[in-house]
Amino acid sequence: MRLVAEGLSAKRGEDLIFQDISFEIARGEALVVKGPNGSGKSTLLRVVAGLLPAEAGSAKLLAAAHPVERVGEAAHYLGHRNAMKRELTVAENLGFWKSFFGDFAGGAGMSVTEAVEAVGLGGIAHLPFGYLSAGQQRRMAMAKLLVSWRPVWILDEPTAALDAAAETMFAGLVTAHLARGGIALAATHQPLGLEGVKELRMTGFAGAMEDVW
Ligand SMILES: Nc1ncnc2c1ncn2[C@@H]1O[C@H](COP(=O)(O)OP(=O)(O)OP(=O)(O)O)[C@@H](O)[C@H]1O
Repeated sequence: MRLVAEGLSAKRGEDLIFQDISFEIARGEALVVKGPNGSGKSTLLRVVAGLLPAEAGSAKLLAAAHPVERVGEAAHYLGHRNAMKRELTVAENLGFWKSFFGDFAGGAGMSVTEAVEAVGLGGIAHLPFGYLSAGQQRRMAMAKLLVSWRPVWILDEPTAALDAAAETMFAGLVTAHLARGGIALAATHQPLGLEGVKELRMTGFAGAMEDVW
């Protein structure tokens, strides 16, 4: 299985944010997207996830047994927001996502109990999500990645505002995901603590425009 992006370009409004970006991530590999604020990291991730249209190019998951045209069908997208209802308990939120996503072919997600334990918060799944601290809420958003199996994890600043222990915990989750044959595409300013990852450096609006003018 490989995630292959070819010649991707994207606009926000009338502005070309990046152009002609190509990369390939094999199973068991992670690609970390780096670059200054506004250079288009989030835009690139949203295009790959299928949440924004590409101006040109394509992103596909090439899998021998299950070819997937739309990467989003095989991906978890963890954006800046946690995508949890504050009024529902943690268990209700995660239970909803588990049944909504289901498992992609070739794997099985954890139970809600296992997932909250994996993010170090066993015992508070009965609380409304809104009662949790900001860091606990982010950890529970990470548990969402675990309750259903999706081979591709698309992660936008996953560890922003987390303490060092949570960063280490998350590095462990990503490492385990890669060891299961998963793929990770992450935009981050902070080191994710992963060994031997590939990097893609975005040069930003000016860099993209240089080629155009
Ligand atoms: N809805 C929008 N309409 C127009 N321009 C937008 C829109 N959303 C983002 N942009 C612009 O697109 C550019 C890229 O933004 P993006 O969020 O992808 O950058 P980023 O590299 O993820 O930044 P950061 O490191 O600050 O999170 C920025 O110049 C931003 O102002």
